[in-house]
Order: sequence, then structure tokens, then C-alpha cells
Amino acid sequence: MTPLSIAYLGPPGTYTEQAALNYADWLQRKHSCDPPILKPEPTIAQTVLALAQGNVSLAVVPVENSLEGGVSLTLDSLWKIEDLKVYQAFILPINHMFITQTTDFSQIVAVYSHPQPLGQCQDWLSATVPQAQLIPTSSTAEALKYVMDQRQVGAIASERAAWLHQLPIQARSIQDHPDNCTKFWVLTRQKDCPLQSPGIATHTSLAFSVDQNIPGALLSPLRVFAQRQINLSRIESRPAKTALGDYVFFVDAEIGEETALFQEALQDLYRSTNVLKVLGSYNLVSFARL
Ligand SMILES: O=C(O)C(=O)C[C@]1(C(=O)O)C=C[C@@H](O)C=C1
Repeated sequence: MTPLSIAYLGPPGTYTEQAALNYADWLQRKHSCDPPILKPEPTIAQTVLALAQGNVSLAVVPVENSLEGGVSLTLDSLWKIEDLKVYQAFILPINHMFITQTTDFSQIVAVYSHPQPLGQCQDWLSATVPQAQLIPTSSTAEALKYVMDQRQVGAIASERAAWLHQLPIQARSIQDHPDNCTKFWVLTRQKDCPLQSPGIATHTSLAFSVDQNIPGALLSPLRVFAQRQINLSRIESRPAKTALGDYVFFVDAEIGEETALFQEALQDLYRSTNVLKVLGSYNLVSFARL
């Protein structure tokens, strides 16, 4: 049997690589399979596309952070690309390191990182390096290439990334809350998921747009859940990218897709939304239990 392949946001050293490595390890133990092959992609959009085009069997993507909220690139890609589904979800603690070649922080002119960690560490950054320009990169591991070449810049990345590049960590756990964590989704294609069902689903994620920008347009889909006592653990909106004021709503419902109650709710949801996508029904497992 050909080994499973997993796309993730690279290069090696990103938090998503860590998530994919842990997930690959768990898959190997659970299914007694060959070690999955990890395939780094330069962006989240390309990670999702690699899966949609059939180049890999699975993709691991960050979806939500406890400090910064939804990862918009993941949500936007899933809204745009058809025939993918969320197969499983898990949570990874995120512990940020400040990596720089200098110990004199007053000399630092710029700090590079992915936009999410720049947001997750904003208190520390404004207290410690208020003079530094904050420069977004496509991933945390990507940020380290600037630190290799210049002494007066820093990067926020993981301990593993510092180790891979042999760069010094000058401050640890710099995130604005010690319990910082990110939820990741494992994605598969709808039609040829290489794995069996992971068991009874506890969550179902949906995305929908509503018909018109009128009072109560959002209320009617939300009422579908409320009337059936279905709890929503997340709701957020993203611009639909059609016209100013058009939004797509992403919700996580605490119920499996197979249940009669959800199927009944789904029929009502089709009536009260414009475009409706069921992104997947899955288990949310804490990483320790993986
Ligand atoms: O840049 C990385 O290292 C990533 O894996 C991306 C990412 C994100 O997009 O949220 C993943 C988890 C952390 O929250 C920080 C950054």
C-alpha cells in the first residue's frame, strides 16, 4: 500500500509541521501503517489546493487560535474550494520563542513572523521591542531566514524552528496568555477519503451566506439551531469577496451530521440560507489524547 501523504504549511519548523508530525505519528500507531509522507507547501491556500488536486491524501491546516481567533486563509480556502471535508480536529499548545542573534533588545529594528504570532505576542512586543517594525511572513519558519542574515532583527517561531536553524532563543513563552493554543483541522477529499470514519462525530462545521442584507437575515439560520437546543461553539464572519457588506458565516455546531436532529435542522437551513456548505462532521480531540 502506498503511504499516506499529508500537505502542511511549510517550510519545516512551522507549528503546522509540528501538528502534522504529531498527527502522522498517531495515524501510524493507530492504523499500523507506513510512516505518512509530509509535504510542505508555501501557503495555506496551496496546502488546501494540493489536497483538492489529488496530490496528497490529507492536509493539516490551522483553523482557530485561542488569542487571535479564526485563521482567515483557511476559512477562505474552504469556502472557495469544493469537495473537501473536515475529517478530524485537534488542539496544539502554541509556545512562542523570540529568536535573535543579539541579546541587546534595544538594537532590534524589525521582528518577522506570521501575522497570527505577531498578534498572539502583541503585549510582549510592545513592552519589549516597542521600536521594532513588525513584518509579516508567510510562516514562522520562513521568518527565521531574516535572522540568519542580520543581527538587528528578531523572529517569533517555535523551539523546533530555532533548533532546525541553529539560532539562539533569547526569550521563551512570549505569547500574551500562557495557555495559547491553536485548533487544527485534518482535511480529506469528500469522494476518496483514504481512512475509515474516525468514530462518532461530535461537531459539524458549516459555512453559509444569507440571501439579503436585511434585518433578521442572520437570525433565521441561527434560530434553526436555537429551536433544537443545538449549541454553537463558534460563529464568525468573513467577507464573501463579492460586494462590500456581503458576508459568509462559519459556525461549529456541537452535534454529529448523522443524527436525525441535525438532518432535520439541515433541511431548514437550506431554506434560510443562500449558499450552504457542510464543511465536515468530526471529533475534536485534545492533542494529548492523540
Ligand atoms: O507559521 C506557522 O508556523 C504556522 O504554522 C501558522 C500558524 C497559523 O496560521 O495560525 C499556526 C499556528 C500558530 O497559531 C501560529 C501560526
